[in-house]
Amino acid sequence: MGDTNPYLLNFKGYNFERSLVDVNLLENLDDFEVRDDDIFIVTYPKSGTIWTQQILSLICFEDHRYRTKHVDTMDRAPFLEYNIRSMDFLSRPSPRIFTTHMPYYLVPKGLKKTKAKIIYVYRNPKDVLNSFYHFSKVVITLEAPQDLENYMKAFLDGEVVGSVWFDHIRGWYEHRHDFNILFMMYEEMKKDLRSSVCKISRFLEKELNEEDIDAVVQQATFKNMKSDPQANYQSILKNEIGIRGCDAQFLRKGTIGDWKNLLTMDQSERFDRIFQRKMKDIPLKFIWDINEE
Ligand SMILES: Nc1ncnc2c1ncn2[C@@H]1O[C@H](COP(=O)(O)OS(=O)(=O)O)[C@@H](OP(=O)(O)O)[C@H]1O
Repeated sequence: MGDTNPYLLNFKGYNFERSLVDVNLLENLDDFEVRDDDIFIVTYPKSGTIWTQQILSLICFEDHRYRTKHVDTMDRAPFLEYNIRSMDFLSRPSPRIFTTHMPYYLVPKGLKKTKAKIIYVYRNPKDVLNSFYHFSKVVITLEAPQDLENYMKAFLDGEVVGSVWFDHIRGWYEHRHDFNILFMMYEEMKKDLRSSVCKISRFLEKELNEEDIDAVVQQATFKNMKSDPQANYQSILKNEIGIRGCDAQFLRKGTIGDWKNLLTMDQSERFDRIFQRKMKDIPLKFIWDINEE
């Protein structure tokens, strides 16, 4: 691909969103100081990132949970590599939440030496592809897909932000013992949000009572996030990132199996063959359909 792609910036073999990435930060990541009580959300794009940002903000900050202080979710859990609001990370009070799409080998080295916690959220890759395809059509910082066939090829070849989905999840899974990491599945969060919230808060060692859990769950549902300007990033998308057309949204459908409305039978079967080959030795569970257990 060379380094001439106007949308992708390749740094050490991984594709970042060129117009938003903080290259200075990338070059100094090894020295980035990680604190023991930092929390990192790690995802491949379109896997439930802003959802997890909202869940963690609600769990960790009482004033977010009970809405006594207005802070955008994005500022509670800012992206490390896409620091679009030029936040001073060093002066942020603990506990800091960071969000990243980076592969295991690019995150700050300090993440291995500290007790900092990582929550890795993964989603079935056909729904990731579907979500990414729709999002790429409407966001100006991403290359608009010509058609689905071309986009599926680009996705499978890793010529998208985040590079190859299979490499991202494999890398994090195979190196899981180097980190203090919890794997969460988007589909399980969708099917049982309450249990997922409890699982995350236990991992974070944050004691929540029943009323707190209710408040977290209620404000992390798709419906409520979609209508909550603090959580839906609608204004960020429109005013700080930039959109094509008027139907751009982070919270599009938020369901399981919407890929069936996009992929043809042939495309789906091709995808399955690649998935089976590339994931055969990764024992993570995947859910492809809303009715599947
Ligand atoms: N609360 C809640 N419940 C269920 N699903 C949710 C929720 N919040 C976000 N989403 C869905 O997550 C998809 C966006 O993924 P990301 O947030 O990872 O996108 S990004 O990488 O940060 O651009 C995108 O998926 P699609 O609707 O399939 O496009 C969002 O709708």
